[in-house]
Formats: sequence, structure tokens, C-alpha cells
Amino acid sequence: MAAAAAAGPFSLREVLDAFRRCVTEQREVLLEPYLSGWRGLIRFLQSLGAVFSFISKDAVAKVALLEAQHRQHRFVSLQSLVQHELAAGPAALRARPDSGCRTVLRLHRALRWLQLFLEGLRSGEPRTSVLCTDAYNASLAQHHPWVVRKAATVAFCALPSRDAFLEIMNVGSADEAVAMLGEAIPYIGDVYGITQELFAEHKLLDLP
Ligand SMILES: CCCCCCCCCCCCC/C=C/[C@@H](O)[C@H](COP(=O)(O)O)NC(=O)CCCCCCCCCCCCCCC
Repeated sequence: MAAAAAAGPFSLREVLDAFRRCVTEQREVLLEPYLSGWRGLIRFLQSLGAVFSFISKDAVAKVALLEAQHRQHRFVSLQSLVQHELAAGPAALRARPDSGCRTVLRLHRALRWLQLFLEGLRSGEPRTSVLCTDAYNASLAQHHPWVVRKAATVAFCALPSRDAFLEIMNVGSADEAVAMLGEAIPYIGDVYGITQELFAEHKLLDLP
């Protein structure tokens, strides 16, 4: 909480801006804004309270791993990270529990959850826990063991109402928040789509 407060209140605007900056003309996904978007999302999650800390801790660890690799190898894009790690051969990559690729894959699946959840929020359904559970079941859940699915579903019941959600996005009235969701969703979808194609092309969608 202290770290989140020190960085100022969350605003959906900064997440939107980060994901907008991600995609280049050559359809590459830039790592720096990608991680910056994730840091914004994590700050939001941390502001929702301790019930979600088992989720934010995992996301923090994954972003930290990628930040360290970004600093070490100066990867500019997800494409260059994949290329670099694949150079050692697909078998070596599959054997690494700390690869950037498998870590990106986890965040990538979570981005699909986010896309579906934001679409649900925008649609007007007032029960955020229902929206969140539906989005989760259609994305991340199929990759999680029973115990994680159970804990996640319990945590979703503690989500704030749709109105409260729109308010803590900090972009003005509920109408303005919904409008910004409409702006943000295509950028997130674009990053998701390009990453999905990249991982499919290199047969990395099932990295253990
Ligand atoms: C707003 C409510 C937030 C609900 C978040 C929904 C996602 C639920 C994910 C539950 C993950 C539970 C934690 C454990 C995860 C790991 O087991 C699992 C596998 O990792 P491993 O292969 O290294 O073992 N990790 C993952 O799948 C990555 C999960 C990353 C979750 C990041 C969630 C970020 C949510 C950001 C919320 C922002 C809402 C924004 C609204 C404006």
C-alpha cells in the first residue's frame, strides 16, 4: 500500500498510454511500455486490498524477472526476447523455469483476462464478481490448478461494485470511465493479438 501511495493514485489513463505506446509500426511489442503498463495494473490491484495480495505478489515477481532481463540484455521488444532465448534451442528453453518467454506467457494469459473483464465492465453488467469469474474461466483458469482457481474465485467475491470500480479508475465520471475503457480495450487487444501470434509461430503457447 505504501509503495502504491508513494507513486500517486492509480489512473486508467497511464495504463492506456502505456499499452498504446507498446506497438510499433513494424508490429513489434516494446518491452518498456509493456512492463510499465503492468506496473500500473499491479498498483491498481494492490489498492484493492490484502485479499488480492497473493495475486499481486505473483504479478510483481513476474514483472521483476522481466525487468531484470530487460536491464541485463537490453531487449527492446518481446520479439527480440523470444529470438534471444530461442537461440539456445527450443528444448533448452522449455527446460528453464526462469525464462523470459514462460514469464511473458503468464502475463499474456492474464492480459486476455483483463481484456475480457474490461469488456464486461463496459457492457454495464453491475456484478463485478460475475464479470471477473466469467473472464477468468474463459482465460487463465484453464492454466491454473484447482487450488489456485478456488482461491481466485473466493477473492473475486471481495471486488468492489461496478460504480466503485469506475470511480477508482480516476478518469472522471462513470461515463468518462466507460469511454476510456472503449479507448483502452483495442490497444490491449492489439498487444494481446500480436503476442499470441508470436508465441504460436514459435510454438511457445504451452511453455511449462
Ligand atoms: C480486479 C481483480 C483482479 C483479479 C485478477 C484476476 C486474475 C486472477 C489470477 C489468479 C492468479 C493467482 C496467483 C497465482 C498465480 C500463478 O500460479 C500463475 C502461474 O504462474 P507459474 O506458472 O509461474 O506458477 N500465475 C499467473 O497465471 C499470472 C497471474 C497474473 C495475474 C495478474 C493480474 C493482474 C490484474 C490487474 C487488475 C487490474 C484491473 C484493472 C481495472 C482497470
